[in-house]
Amino acid sequence: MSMVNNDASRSRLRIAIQKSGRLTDDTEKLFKNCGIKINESRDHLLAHVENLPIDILRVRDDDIPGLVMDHVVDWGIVGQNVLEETMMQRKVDGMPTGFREVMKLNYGDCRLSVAIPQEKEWHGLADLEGCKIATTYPFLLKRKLSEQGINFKPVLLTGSVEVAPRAGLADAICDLVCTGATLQANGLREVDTIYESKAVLIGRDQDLFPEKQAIADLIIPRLKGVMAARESKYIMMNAPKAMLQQIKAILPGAENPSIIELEGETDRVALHVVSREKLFWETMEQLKALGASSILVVPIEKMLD
Ligand SMILES: Nc1ncnc2c1ncn2[C@@H]1O[C@H](COP(=O)(O)OP(=O)(O)OP(=O)(O)O)[C@@H](O)[C@H]1O
Ligand SMILES: O=P(O)(O)OC[C@H]1O[C@H](OP(=O)(O)OP(=O)(O)O)[C@H](O)[C@@H]1O
Ligand SMILES: [Mg+2]
Repeated sequence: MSMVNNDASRSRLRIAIQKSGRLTDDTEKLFKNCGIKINESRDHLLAHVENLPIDILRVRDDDIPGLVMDHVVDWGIVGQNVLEETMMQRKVDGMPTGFREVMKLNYGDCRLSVAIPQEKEWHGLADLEGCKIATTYPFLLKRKLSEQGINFKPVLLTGSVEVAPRAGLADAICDLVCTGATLQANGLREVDTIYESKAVLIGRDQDLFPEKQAIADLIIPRLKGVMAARESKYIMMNAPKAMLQQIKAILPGAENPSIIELEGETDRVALHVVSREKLFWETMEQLKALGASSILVVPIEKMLD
């Protein structure tokens, strides 16, 4: 399927995002920080970005890989788990599976794991031989278990997979886990992880029209800048000059700190540094022990290297 060739399809970058779910808030926040203003509410399934030639299509996450692979949209944001599963399904169905990975995103982290009832014994994946396993991801599960020569019977559920063992539908499940709270609430325990996933920005496997490429070229550095900023902190402190080497040695990312004179002080300076790593309380306490004072750790909103 290809999009009707009208002006908008040539000049406005069309991006599919999850309408409502685990990826939605982070995606909308990322776009907002990139200066992509989506004013319409989530009820607008096709939202025009006011300040940039971008259209946002709000859909079920399962549909996003197909929309990109069928060239209905230019970009899509989806979990790698859904992307891989859909790709395997589409290969079986003889449908196109081409796409380009534009960039990995720093949210939507989760893992696809096998879980069994708390009280059941577990010796390894071989225990699953001949079992009924409830899952939304039969292809990913089959890929993993086939590698080990294990046969199983998939029970397909698109949600509430965790209820399957108690409902007598399956012996085990294979579902997404983040904190493990859902498993625990349903009397299950995680016994093996078969796939680790993050959100990813994918694009169609064709060159974009030049107008759209220009928008992509503008947005990509912004996306990278916002993600880099999210991981980074601006650290400021006053410190004794005599201790600067020791302070730099324990400060994450302190290769080139700015050292600023403090008015009226001869043996103390201000030190400012951007750190791409976390600054733990323990390090702050060590800095204080080395004579640092007024230690401030400030979030960074945007970064452009
Ligand atoms: N607990 C979680 N924490 C973080 N990311 C998660 C979590 N669960 C799922 N994800 C990621 O977010 C994606 C969307 O999850 P969600 O549960 O919203 O999907 P869904 O119920 O299939 O939504 P939809 O209605 O769009 O089909 C998953 O495919 C996965 O990549
Ligand atoms: O390990 P946890 O932190 O508990 O997260 C895992 C749960 O999150 C996801 O479902 P979600 O809550 O998004 O609901 P859904 O089943 O409607 O997709 C996933 O399918 C698990 O059920
Ligand atoms: Mg879904």
